[in-house]
Amino acid sequence: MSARVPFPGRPRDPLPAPITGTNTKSLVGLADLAGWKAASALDPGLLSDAGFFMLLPAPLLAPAHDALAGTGVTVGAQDCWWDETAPTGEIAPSLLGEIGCAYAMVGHPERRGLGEDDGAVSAKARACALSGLVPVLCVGEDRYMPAPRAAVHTRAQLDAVLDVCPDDAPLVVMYEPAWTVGAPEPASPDHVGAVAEGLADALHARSGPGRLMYAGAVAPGTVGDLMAAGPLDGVGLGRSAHTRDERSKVLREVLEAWHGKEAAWDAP
Ligand SMILES: O=C[C@H](O)COP(=O)(O)O
Repeated sequence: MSARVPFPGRPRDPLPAPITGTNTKSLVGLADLAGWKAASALDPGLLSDAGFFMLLPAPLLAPAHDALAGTGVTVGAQDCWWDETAPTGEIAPSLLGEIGCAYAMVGHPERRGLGEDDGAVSAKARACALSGLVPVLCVGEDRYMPAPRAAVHTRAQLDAVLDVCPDDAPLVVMYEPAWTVGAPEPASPDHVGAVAEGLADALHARSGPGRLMYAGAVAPGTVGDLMAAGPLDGVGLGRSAHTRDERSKVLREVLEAWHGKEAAWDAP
């Protein structure tokens, strides 16, 4: 694992550590938000301690601020347009900021699968940063490849963004290989660790705060090995976010792993 000073306490660092979140696609509806709020009350402080964000579809973004108030959830968008002249049906980052979004995801594997290339993803990340949103930049190989090749592939995706994003802007990078989304198991810890090292080197060479996450088939029992394998600050949840039991288990595993990392950093 790379030795580095964790970010909490560093001035001007607005990002939580650890950090976790979920991309709900359209699987969470307006009526479900009350259930999320009720469930959060059964685990006081857990969502905020885990730095949990929900990336919601556009129609839910404004109501979610009221519906999720007090839960510790930070709300973000699943996508945005790449500048302020968003064409009909697309959403400008500044509008997302105006309604209280903190994050906007860019480059999700499903959007890359629809034809979004590194140029479009980079422009979206830059537009977010210029509007004060934190980009959640997804990088990852679209099909299985050995870890050394995956590391080169994902590093090129990240470098394309770093070339155009303000160096001091907060940035969250989500390593999410497309072949693990919806799969029975995540990528192996060795694979994730090898890829994460190269991403973390670039992310933490910037002047701005950064966080590195892994997503793809994260479930209870998988987190400790993933977090131990590389310089991850947290994980993204898909299916495992949708029941309180699984969500709580994953978040507790993240907190345990994170506290283990902090203890290692603090050791003489
Ligand atoms: O966007 C998709 C999720 O991040 C990954 O979903 P999953 O954990 O169910 O594989």
